[in-house]
Amino acid sequence: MKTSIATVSISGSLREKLAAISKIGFDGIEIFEQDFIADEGSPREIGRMIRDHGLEITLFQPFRDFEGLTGEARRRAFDRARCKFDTMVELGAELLLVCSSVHPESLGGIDRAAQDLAELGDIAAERGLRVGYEALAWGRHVNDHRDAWEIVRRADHPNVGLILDSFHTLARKIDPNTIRRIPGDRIFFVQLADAPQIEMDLLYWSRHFRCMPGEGDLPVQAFMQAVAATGYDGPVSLEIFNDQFRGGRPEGLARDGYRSLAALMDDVRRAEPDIRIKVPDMPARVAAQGVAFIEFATRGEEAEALAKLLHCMGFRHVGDHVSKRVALWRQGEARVVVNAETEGFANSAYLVHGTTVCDVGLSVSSAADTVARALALAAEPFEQPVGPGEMKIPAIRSVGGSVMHFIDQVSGLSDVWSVEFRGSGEAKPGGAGLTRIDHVAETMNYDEMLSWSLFYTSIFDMERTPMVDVVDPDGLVRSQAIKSRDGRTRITLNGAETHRTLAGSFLAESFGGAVQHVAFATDDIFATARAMADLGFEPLPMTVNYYHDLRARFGLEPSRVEELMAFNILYDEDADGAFFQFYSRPFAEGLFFEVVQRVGGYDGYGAANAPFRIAAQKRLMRPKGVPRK
Ligand SMILES: O=C(O)c1ccc(O)c(O)c1
Ligand SMILES: [Mg+2]
Repeated sequence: MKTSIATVSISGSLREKLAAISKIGFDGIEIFEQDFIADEGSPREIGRMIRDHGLEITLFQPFRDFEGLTGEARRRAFDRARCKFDTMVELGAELLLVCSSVHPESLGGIDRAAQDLAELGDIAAERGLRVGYEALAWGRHVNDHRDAWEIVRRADHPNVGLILDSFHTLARKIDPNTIRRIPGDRIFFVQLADAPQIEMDLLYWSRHFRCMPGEGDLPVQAFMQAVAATGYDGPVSLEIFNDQFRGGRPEGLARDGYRSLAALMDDVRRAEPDIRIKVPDMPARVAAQGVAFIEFATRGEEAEALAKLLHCMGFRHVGDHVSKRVALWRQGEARVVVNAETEGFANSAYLVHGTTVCDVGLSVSSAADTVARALALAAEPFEQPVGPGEMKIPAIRSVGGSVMHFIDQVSGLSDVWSVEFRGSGEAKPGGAGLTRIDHVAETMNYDEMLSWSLFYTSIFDMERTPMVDVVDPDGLVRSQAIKSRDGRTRITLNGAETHRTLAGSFLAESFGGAVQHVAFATDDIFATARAMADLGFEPLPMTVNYYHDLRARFGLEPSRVEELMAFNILYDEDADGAFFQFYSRPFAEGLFFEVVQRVGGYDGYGAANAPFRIAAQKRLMRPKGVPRK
């Protein structure tokens, strides 16, 4: 498989783009004319610089408004093409993308366009070059790959072929399976892009909202399966125009691009085993079976406050690490590890973020497969020296530089609690009825959300649920849930756009993305709330207005509303079931805990309650400027 990416897809100068693209391991680039023109090097120097990065120029683009012209305009178009061909020879680029014309004077007619392309093919052939024709979704006469293919077929020239771009086909809802009847050797190049499903002008959608395959809503996999089924064996190239990406970090974008392409082609290979494209082997997406533990890095007064809070929530301190200052707290299957080490990873996480969730443990079917797949998808490995009595648990880097460990049964990793910890490690009776971790909520900058949702959905067998807007009194926070199909593993990503929101101030105070809250499940929220109250737990207080509204919204019995209000329990329901939740007060830099009960098939997170919860939290937060103790 030859992997490629258009230089437009990455931010930075051409040189920064090349460094990032080559470092992550792409084979080639589509050089976008603008990037090339803006660089101070000569075409020859730029070509050499690209090859010195170990990259091939897979395509030179775009050449616009070529076909369908007459008279002087047609002559000018051919002259322009000759100039570009000369540049391509200097650069060492062999294939030119001609996109369908939007020229107001261009005439329609398949044969006219075919004739133009055949003549262009002759000129290209003299220089050893080739031309690929692409239908822009907004082309004046040609806006459908089926018409572009008919033009290429009639041009009947060995140096003229078809260029397919998933965006143009899928944005117009053209059935990608129509590609299956095109001979693979007549397809010269394939560009891939996804996009969120938003109704808008095609050109605007394409130039501003494209995203990496798997980050959007278009059936890019079905498109690529159809391409692969033709026998096509050429470059698979990302062409992403995206406003957010233009301001992103080149390395991060290159990594996400590579991850998206590798995951897509792995899916394609599994669905179409007979394809000619050779796709590297990697383990299949791994089943996530729940959050095995969360680990806090903390110390001092914040560590004491956390221990007190865990105690009031019914957790019991059930073990201590054999060689480190690490305590294990447990209730039901929910495990919280509290790490007060002054060396190693947890220590550095604490020094950067203050009290923070430095590590999330996921239960998976196979930890080795998880890491193998993650590394094949360009995830960052994590290792730290294994101390005396410790097990080597596979891990990778996750959100905000935190760590994600993988625990499985097949390799005995789930024995870690009895191997590494002194004490029974067993859940003790007399807790507050918490059974397991329902979800982990990660807060990040809004422009990191696509990247982290791709991280989860490409490595694990997890799916995204639609983005919801959460209204904070000081701005909007967008929330996207990622969950395993069985709902046992749930991670919510919360993207803040301003620092004045609760999520945004958490980001600023903790210096970057991290877990902001952890939700524990109970089967009886009233019994849990009562047991916690007996242990001294102080819930986040909700307003009386909230409960009046609840009664109106859902027509609840007054006695039910009284009961909810007594324990500061929030309520939501939908067609599938009901949802109860209450919150702890914020601790450290805006971290908090949540307790939830899902009834029936309720699958959400109480988004309708979020504005009231956030307002209540903000009332309790430490005033700005008061230093951490
Ligand atoms: O937006 C455009 O003009 C444009 C140019 C070249 C392409 O390959 C493309 O898909 C879009
Ligand atoms: Mg394109």
